[in-house]
Amino acid sequence: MSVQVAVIMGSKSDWETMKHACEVLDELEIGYEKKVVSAHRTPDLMFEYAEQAIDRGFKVIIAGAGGAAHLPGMVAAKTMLPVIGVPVQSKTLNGLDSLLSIVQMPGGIPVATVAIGKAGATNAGLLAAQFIGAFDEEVRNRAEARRERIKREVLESSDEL
Ligand SMILES: Nc1c(C(=O)O)ncn1[C@@H]1O[C@H](COP(=O)(O)O)[C@@H](O)[C@H]1O
Repeated sequence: MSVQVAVIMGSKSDWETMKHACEVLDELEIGYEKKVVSAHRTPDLMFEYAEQAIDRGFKVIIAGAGGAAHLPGMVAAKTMLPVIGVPVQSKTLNGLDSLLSIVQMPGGIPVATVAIGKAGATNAGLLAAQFIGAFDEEVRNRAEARRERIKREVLESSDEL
């Protein structure tokens, strides 16, 4: 399976959130690499990683960070790949800081920002699958089947009331 998605995060402590993006990629059989990369703590690595991402064959980058969450925006500034930003829930401000740091990009350098925390990470995995699915029918079909499964579960949930 070729590695198509880079899942990066500012700290190992973000893994509890970011693993939900990886679970979706596993489920949809999309190859990915996961790595801790920090704009603040490892700035040279971050630049190098973003600069080499296209040549390494990635199609999408999912970047999660909390607090002063500069990683997604800085990576987006250094690559033409689409970047999906996941705001990790911070302890002090519940992730509002992360969300605003990621979503309020200046015009010209977009980051596709999802919701705070686990649900956002899951959606980041799905959004990455949909980007790839635009050019890969098998991935698109698997993503569609997942959506159908969720629809069935919701419809059946009425029976449990
Ligand atoms: N926001 C960033 C960046 C960055 O944006 O590059 N690097 C680390 N961090 C964040 O600091 C928080 C606390 O990190 P520690 O748990 O390691 O102290 C994490 O949520 C991480 O994403």
